[in-house]
Amino acid sequence: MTQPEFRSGFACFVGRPNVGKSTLTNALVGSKVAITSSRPQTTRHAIRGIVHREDGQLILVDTPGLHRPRTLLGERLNDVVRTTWAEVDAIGFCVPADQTIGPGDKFIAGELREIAGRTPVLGVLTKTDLVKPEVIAERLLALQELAEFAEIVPVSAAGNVRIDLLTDLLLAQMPPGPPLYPDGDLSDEPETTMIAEFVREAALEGVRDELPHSLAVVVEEMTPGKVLTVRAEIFVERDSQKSIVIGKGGSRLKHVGTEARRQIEALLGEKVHLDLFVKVAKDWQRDPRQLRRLGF
Ligand SMILES: Nc1nc2c(ncn2[C@@H]2O[C@H](COP(=O)(O)OP(=O)(O)OP(=O)(O)O)[C@@H](O)[C@H]2O)c(=O)[nH]1
Repeated sequence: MTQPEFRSGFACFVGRPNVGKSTLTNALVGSKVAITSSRPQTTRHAIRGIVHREDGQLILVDTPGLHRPRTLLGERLNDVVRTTWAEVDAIGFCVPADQTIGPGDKFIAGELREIAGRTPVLGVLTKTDLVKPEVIAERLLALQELAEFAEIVPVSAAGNVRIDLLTDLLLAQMPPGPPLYPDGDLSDEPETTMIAEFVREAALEGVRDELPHSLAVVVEEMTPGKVLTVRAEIFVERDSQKSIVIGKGGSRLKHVGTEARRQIEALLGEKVHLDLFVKVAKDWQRDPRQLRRLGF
């Protein structure tokens, strides 16, 4: 028997905010690399998760949600999405099983149609654990109507249902070739970017009345010592947002620090002292200089 040819390449998941793209990436990779949150549009960096298998390597690029741009940051995010689409070998278009297909899905499907000739698109029905089998069947039919998909697959990241099948189907679309990354790499994001994302995720948790886009985090310094000291700055746009992040008597910021530190320690495998500072950078989303400084 001949060995199946080794395949390697890039794939990304696209879909409306909150449809479960980050969770799916984590499920495929089997480790927490992308940032999940119950709030929409929290994934800003193209964080890659890498699936290593005997028969191939799949590099997952996690894109931010495509949306109608209202600010300069919004436009840049959409550019990032389109650039990513042009660079991958396959795209997983995600729609959630617990919702009917809506205008948002149709908008993205329309955008995808333009590249569908060159890049295969898989239809992925997510969160199937939330609905009955007959609803899954109904949604699959509706999804089929939406575009020309190379494959359609219903999955549940939460229930680990058909995650392996999805990996198989994505791998099948990859070109034959050797591994692109050394074995064991989960993400090629620099550690500081992941640390900044952990802080950002913790700082966003439970903040109801503010947009996630108003918050950015920069890791200023990492000083080795008896324990590693990490100094990070949380940027907000207005004084009112600063008080929200800090909380009464600093209580909220303290909680944010504890949460983020736990994740950073898990990532680095060592004890960490985390110093957080909250700063106001007025209207940073609209200012190209500030955007560059904050890593956009
Ligand atoms: N029940 C269930 N919930 C899920 C599943 N996958 C994701 N979720 C939940 O759906 C919400 C959104 O998931 P994310 O993975 O952050 O969604 P996303 O599409 O990456 O969102 P953005 O980064 O905002 O574009 C989170 O609260 C997840 O816990 C699933 O398979 N089953």
